Amino acid sequence: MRRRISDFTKGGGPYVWITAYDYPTAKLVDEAGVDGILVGDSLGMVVLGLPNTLGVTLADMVRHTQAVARAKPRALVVADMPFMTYETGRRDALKNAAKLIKAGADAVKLEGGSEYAHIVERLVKAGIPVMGHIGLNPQRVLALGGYKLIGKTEEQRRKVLEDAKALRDAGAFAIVIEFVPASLAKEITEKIDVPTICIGAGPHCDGQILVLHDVLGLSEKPPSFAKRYADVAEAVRNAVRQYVEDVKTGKFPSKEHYKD
Ligand SMILES: Nc1nc(=O)c2c([nH]1)NC[C@@H]1CN(c3ccc(C(=O)N[C@@H](CCC(=O)O)C(=O)O)cc3)CN21
Ligand SMILES: CC(C)C(=O)C(=O)O
Ligand SMILES: [Mg+2]
Repeated sequence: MRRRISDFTKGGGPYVWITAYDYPTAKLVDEAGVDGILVGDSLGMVVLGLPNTLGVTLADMVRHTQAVARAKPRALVVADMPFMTYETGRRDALKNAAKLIKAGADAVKLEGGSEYAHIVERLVKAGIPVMGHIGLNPQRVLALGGYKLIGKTEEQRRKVLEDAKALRDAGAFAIVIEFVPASLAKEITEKIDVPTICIGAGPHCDGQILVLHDVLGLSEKPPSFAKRYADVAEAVRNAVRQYVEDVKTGKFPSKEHYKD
């Protein structure tokens, strides 16, 4: 049975989320049993080689969301709204979120808390499920001066908790909490009746999410909070090295690989 928004309930976790950006990896992560697949704008960095996520376009997100949706995963598919596709107002947000839904996403995710709660509320009213994203917001990297832990000061902690409340009131079905102290993620998870999906925010959450390329060992510089479960980079190098050697030495193609 395909996952639905209503399957993500408070206390029903822990939910396991991972990113995927294309058809084959969406199939693989789904077969492995994840609950949710995020077509993240991190694709700009781990797939397109951009320096940050700011250059990701709505067309990029539509293309990759279509590819993931074609895998027909049982996991829920959420697509990130790229930088400046929702900040400009409710109309733009509606129009752009609709494109991601038409591309096959079950829901959209957008970065930001209380300042964009009115956008979340409008999308939810229009029937578009929304996942929130608070704590570290990578689309704010220029203003933040780097991907730094959020919530070191009492004022920052209060703001992140306020953001979570605003998103809950706006109707978000789940909230990603990124790179905050575990104690803060725990406090939000206990106080807010919406499932929290954490990345770099400790174990006291309703779920976890990681970037696929960090899990597979395909990222150039993974965050310290990611865990590598395989060295696919080395597997690729070894396989292609072998292919190069086989062609150079006349071992490939051998007769099972061609017709006379
Ligand atoms: N490969 C990858 N994994 C991610 O989790 C990820 C992306 N890319 N791109 C989009 C955002 C950016 N994220 C990031 C990226 C880097 C750090 C990082 O290097 N943090 C340092 C601390 C930096 C500091 O305090 O100045 C760390 O040690 O984790 C954190 C989050 C999370 N997201
Ligand atoms: C890191 C996750 C939460 C994300 O937003 C992304 O992959 O773009
Ligand atoms: Mg993102």
